[in-house]
Amino acid sequence: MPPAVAPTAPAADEFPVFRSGRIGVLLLNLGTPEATDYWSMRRYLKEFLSDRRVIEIPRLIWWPVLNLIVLTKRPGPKGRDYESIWNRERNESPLKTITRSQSEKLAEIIAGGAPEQAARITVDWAMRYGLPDVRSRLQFLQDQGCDRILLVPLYPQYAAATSATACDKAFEALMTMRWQPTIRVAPPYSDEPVYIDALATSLRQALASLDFEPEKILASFHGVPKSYILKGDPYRSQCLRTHALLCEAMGLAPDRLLLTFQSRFGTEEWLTPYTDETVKGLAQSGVKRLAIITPGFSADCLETLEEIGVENRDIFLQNGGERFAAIPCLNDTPEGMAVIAHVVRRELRGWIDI
Ligand SMILES: C=CC1=C(C)c2cc3[nH]c(cc4nc(cc5[nH]c(cc1n2)c(C)c5CCC(=O)O)C(CCC(=O)O)=C4C)c(C)c3C=C
Ligand SMILES: [Fe+2]
Ligand SMILES: [Fe+2]
Repeated sequence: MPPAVAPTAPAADEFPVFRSGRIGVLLLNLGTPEATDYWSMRRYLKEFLSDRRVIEIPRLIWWPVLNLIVLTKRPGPKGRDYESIWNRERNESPLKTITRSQSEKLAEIIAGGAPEQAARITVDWAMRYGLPDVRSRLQFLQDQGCDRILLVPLYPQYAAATSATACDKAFEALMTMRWQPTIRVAPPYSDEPVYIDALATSLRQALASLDFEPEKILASFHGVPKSYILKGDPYRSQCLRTHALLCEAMGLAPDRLLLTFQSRFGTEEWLTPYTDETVKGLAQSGVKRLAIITPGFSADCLETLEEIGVENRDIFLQNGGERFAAIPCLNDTPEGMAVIAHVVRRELRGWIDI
């Protein structure tokens, strides 16, 4: 035990001994099913799509649609999509594998930079939906003696449907704790120079490794319903900012590096331009070589590996396109880890300098 971690009361009386003096860093990502079979998929989708931050339709209307239509029809095909990207070695989805690795590498970076301070820090990770769940990881951190915890939603752009709901889940757990740890939340980092540099480096490296030069590049962000933005969500403007800064860093015009939104769900209008329609339109208008980067995802997942890497590739090739590349997310690469470590170091300041 490092010296700063001391029991708060002597052990020799009737009162319990609590550990304190440590600092926790909890990386938060979206979540993922435990397996690809119908019931695992259904359980995951039910938790996800019952979240009022994700689906804002009044419950009286949404409940029957979710239970009678979505949860009967969607688990099968989506399970097959997950099956096509599944990490068989670990029997889990790529999002889980990558988030765990980000957490382990962050702990190594902290330990390498300032070993003495690092001895007081515990890094962990949790998923908003599914496992490992936020409540149990917060409890774990507290049991370790963490009385200060930094929550790090791994979303470069803030959306209520992602960042806020991850924090809601943490605060829900804190509501039941007698001794609440002190909490900080890392802000979104859509215009953080380290993040823009990391994207530009990763894009440059990916382009250099291709055996073709894309005529167009899409920066595809996950979409949200347009109405969420009209109600005050800053997500769209943060995506626009990331895109503009990336164009600038790459020296590419916004009609060469285009901004699009993917993963539409349901019948409502979502943010436009839609990725799939843009991909189709470009191919039909004679574009032969296309690359897509997904700057809004900190880790590769169903939406990047399958929706971009398979579905949108097929759309492009079926409509006259010839060469297609899906560029990996920052993931646990040195560039990706530099972003996470930078945000964590900055947000820990005043608690501990690392
Ligand atoms: C239906 C509403 C949804 C909103 C709003 C939404 C916003 C949103 N999502 C992400 C990131 C991810 N979403 C992922 C999967 C996924 N998303 C939705 C629905 C909404 N997302 C569903 C139903 C699913 C599951 C798959 C499916 O059934 O289509 C993932 C991938 C998870 C994985 O395991 O790989 C990510 C990541 C963002 C960033 C966002 C708003 C900004
Ligand atoms: Fe999503
Ligand atoms: Fe999707």
